[in-house]
Amino acid sequence: MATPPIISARHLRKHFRGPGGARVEAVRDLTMDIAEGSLTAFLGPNGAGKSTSLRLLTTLLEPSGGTATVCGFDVVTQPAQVRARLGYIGQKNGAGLYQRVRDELTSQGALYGLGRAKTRRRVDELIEALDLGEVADRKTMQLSGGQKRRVDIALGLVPAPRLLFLDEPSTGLDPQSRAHLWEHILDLRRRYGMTLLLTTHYLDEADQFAERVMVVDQGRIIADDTAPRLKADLAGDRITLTLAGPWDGADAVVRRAAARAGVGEPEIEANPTTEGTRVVVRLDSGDRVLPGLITALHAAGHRVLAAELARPTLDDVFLGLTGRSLREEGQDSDVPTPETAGAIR
Ligand SMILES: Nc1ncnc2c1ncn2[C@@H]1O[C@H](COP(=O)(O)OP(=O)(O)OP(=O)(O)O)[C@@H](O)[C@H]1O
Repeated sequence: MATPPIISARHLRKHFRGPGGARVEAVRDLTMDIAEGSLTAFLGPNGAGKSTSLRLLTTLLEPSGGTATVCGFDVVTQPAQVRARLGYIGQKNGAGLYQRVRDELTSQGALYGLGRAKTRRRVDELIEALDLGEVADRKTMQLSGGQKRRVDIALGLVPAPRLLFLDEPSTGLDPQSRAHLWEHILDLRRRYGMTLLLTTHYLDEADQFAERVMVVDQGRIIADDTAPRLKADLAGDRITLTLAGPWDGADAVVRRAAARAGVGEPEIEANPTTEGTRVVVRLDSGDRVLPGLITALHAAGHRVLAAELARPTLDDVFLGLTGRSLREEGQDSDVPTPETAGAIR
């Protein structure tokens, strides 16, 4: 028999009263099943409803409607059972300012009633796993942003939860600390086989690390799949060509080249420029089409000055779904630009 999902939500909703009493639909219809052991990312712009979704599933907020079970328990009627089985690391640094890291972790063990010997073992293990040895006797107020975030994660892991919720674990960290934190998150997952559900607005994180990406916008999940499938199904590749002369009915050449490569119907947009023509072709498997396309264009008398193949990013997926770019919505500037390949000059 298949293992039941560790999280199961049906039509979960949450509204708030916003400024002036206006109704804010933070989560509109959250329906999903999350498999045990998976790593899922909620990706979306600020205010999309990611944190609220996590807070509903962790019983920190009561839903306005719908149902959800976490580890087999109902979030509304059995919140204590749910909480006992999960770790939650919120956006704000939860570590106390004046306690030493080791004491902070030990207090957490006492809070969960682990017992002294078990707490000591667990704290030592987490200090080692999260590379906190050097700062274990320092007060959390003296730590860097990345170190504090690792203490937060250690705190969430003291009770050895089966399921860990991380709300924007790496926001505000510099790229090096982000990379370091991710190494730890992935290592913890390997060690403990935990299920991870996290929110992020870093496109690259969702793309690289999550097995399943749920794109959230305005309180709804608007796409839900692996990153490669989202990109292949919802965005596709883009070939940009610069031609010396006019386009003059070369659409047929492009369509034939795509058909020869066994690729579906391309979308073609040609615009005259001062140099000649700039053509954007949207299609699947552009890498298989591009070489034959250039040969075919030359054979038809067109001079190709430049050709570039861009593979889609999750931003292209979001753009395709909403008409807006995640990057334009106050995203950080360190998200990578679209990966380009096969440029011929
Ligand atoms: N306690 C609250 N009272 C009123 N409105 C709220 C409350 N919490 C969240 N909201 C609103 O609900 C919507 C969703 O917020 P939420 O924090 O879930 O988004 P998010 O996707 O996590 O955003 P961010 O990436 O900025 O954390 C926003 O419009 C937000 O202003």
